[in-house]
Amino acid sequence: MAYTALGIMFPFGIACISIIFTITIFGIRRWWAVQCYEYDRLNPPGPRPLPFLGNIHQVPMDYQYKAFTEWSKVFGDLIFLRLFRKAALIINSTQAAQDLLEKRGAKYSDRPYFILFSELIQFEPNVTIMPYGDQWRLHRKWIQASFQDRAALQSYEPIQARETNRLLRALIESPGDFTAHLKRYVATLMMEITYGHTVTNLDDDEFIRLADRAVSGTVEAGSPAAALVDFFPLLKHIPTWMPGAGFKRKAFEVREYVRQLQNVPFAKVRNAMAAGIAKPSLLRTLIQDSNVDGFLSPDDEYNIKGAGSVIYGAGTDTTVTVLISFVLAMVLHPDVCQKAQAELDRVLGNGRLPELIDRDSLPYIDCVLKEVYRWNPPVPLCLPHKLTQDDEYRGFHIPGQTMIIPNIWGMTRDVETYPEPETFYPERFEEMDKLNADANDPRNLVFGFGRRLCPGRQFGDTSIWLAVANMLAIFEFRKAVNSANEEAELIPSFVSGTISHPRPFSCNICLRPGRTADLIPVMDYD
Ligand code: HEM
Repeated sequence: MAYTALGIMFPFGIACISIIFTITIFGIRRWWAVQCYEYDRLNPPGPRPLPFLGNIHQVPMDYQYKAFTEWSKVFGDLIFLRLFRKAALIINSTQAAQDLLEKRGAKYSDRPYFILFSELIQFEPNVTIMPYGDQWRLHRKWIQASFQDRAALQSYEPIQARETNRLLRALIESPGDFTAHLKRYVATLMMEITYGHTVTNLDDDEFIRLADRAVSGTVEAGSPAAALVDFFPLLKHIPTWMPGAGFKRKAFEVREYVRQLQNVPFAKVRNAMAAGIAKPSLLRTLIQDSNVDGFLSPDDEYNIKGAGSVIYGAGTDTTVTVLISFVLAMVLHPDVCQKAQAELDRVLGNGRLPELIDRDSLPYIDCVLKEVYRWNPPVPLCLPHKLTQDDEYRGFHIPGQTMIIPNIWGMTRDVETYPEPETFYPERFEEMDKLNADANDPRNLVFGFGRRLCPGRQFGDTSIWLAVANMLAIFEFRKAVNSANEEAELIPSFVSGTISHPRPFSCNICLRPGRTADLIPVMDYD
């Protein structure tokens, strides 16, 4: 009896399972076909996605901006992707970036939410990743008051002049350490303006140690494996002791570094204020302005600490990258360097060093700088924006919540605007009429777009110009030589990542004939 029942139930069970399995497979296939159909029909074009993975397997780990630029030859300037289930739109042209991110800024100014940074590392409050809203407006207002207000910018000129002076002396003393000197130049500008803190030596400066540890820790914690948590949020609950939870342990370690970066400089500024010795700084102003009857609310304290901790990370690496790219370009293109020096000599004679007021009289140096920005855009894929609601553009449907990735590198390679884009050729800007030169100034691209446009752009640009013009005034940049006194070959290359650092290289920075350290005014550094 029991055998008979089993004999009937077993095939019946198998049949049921097979039917359910077939229906499920059929359902998934049909669902996917509908998704693909919708995908093909409405969204901008892009490589065909796979079920579940979407296009993730097609996106290379390194130099993604180069792949997106290649893809644009097939799909055009808008490329729609699915990264697992998340939608992403790559923008490859300046026109589309302006149309969407600038003209429709109200919809395109949010940031994607990153569990890794916001929940695990807790690098918050952080204006660079903050959602578009009131808290972001408050932080922008604070940073803009410090970095865009004309009076504030002018008040930094003595600091910029002092640090340029110190940079030149350091380069004469130990030219082989040019990377460290350029970093110290920028780092001290950021620390001085944010906290009123002067950096004399990179290696033993507490503020720099705290900031570098937090910033580089955050970059390291953002490995591709760790980024999976943003696609599969359940991973954030994995216990830290489990194999595969290394990303979470690292994130917790970096969280502590971020806390210290937020707390230690804040406490020092507050103590200096109490002692009446605090130098003018962003933090001093914010603490003073938010102080009501000697009391700072926990909310204000939280926001002020966050605002301070972001500036160094956002402003240092980006600015240093441009300066190192400039040195690399000068070593590779001595003709450009000589032409810029001839302009300096013609305009200033050889009796004094350039100052910011000389900028308009030195148009070729501006062309050189524009070409440096274009040749190696420091943030090649910008920072991602997010679209808050569905949108239509050129007849395509772009779903709300799509991550928007402006391919700045690709835009600087547009052959219509910049023929032979890989050639370093500052004259391309001289050859444009004024209207085109202004419209195609790479500074319209490399600092991002719309309401999220970099608030430090003027300060970064003037700091770079000052260092560049002064270095050109007194130094020659040559290829390093080997023991047989032959120039070593130098092939420019850049590290793949959020910031496109030139790979380390050696070069020979020496005083120009007829220039001596006497040209550099004696200054009090305190
Ligand atoms: C050459 C130097 C610099 C470059 C190339 C650069 C580039 C960028 C880019 C591409 C963005 C993203 C814009 C977007 O999402 O559309 C950005 C954002 C930002 N930058 Fe810069 N930056 C530079 C210097 C600075 C400096 C000196 C500061 C210091 C204040 C700074 C502070 C910021 C901040 C706070 C944001 C986030 C803005 C937001 O999300 O609303 N940057 N920058």
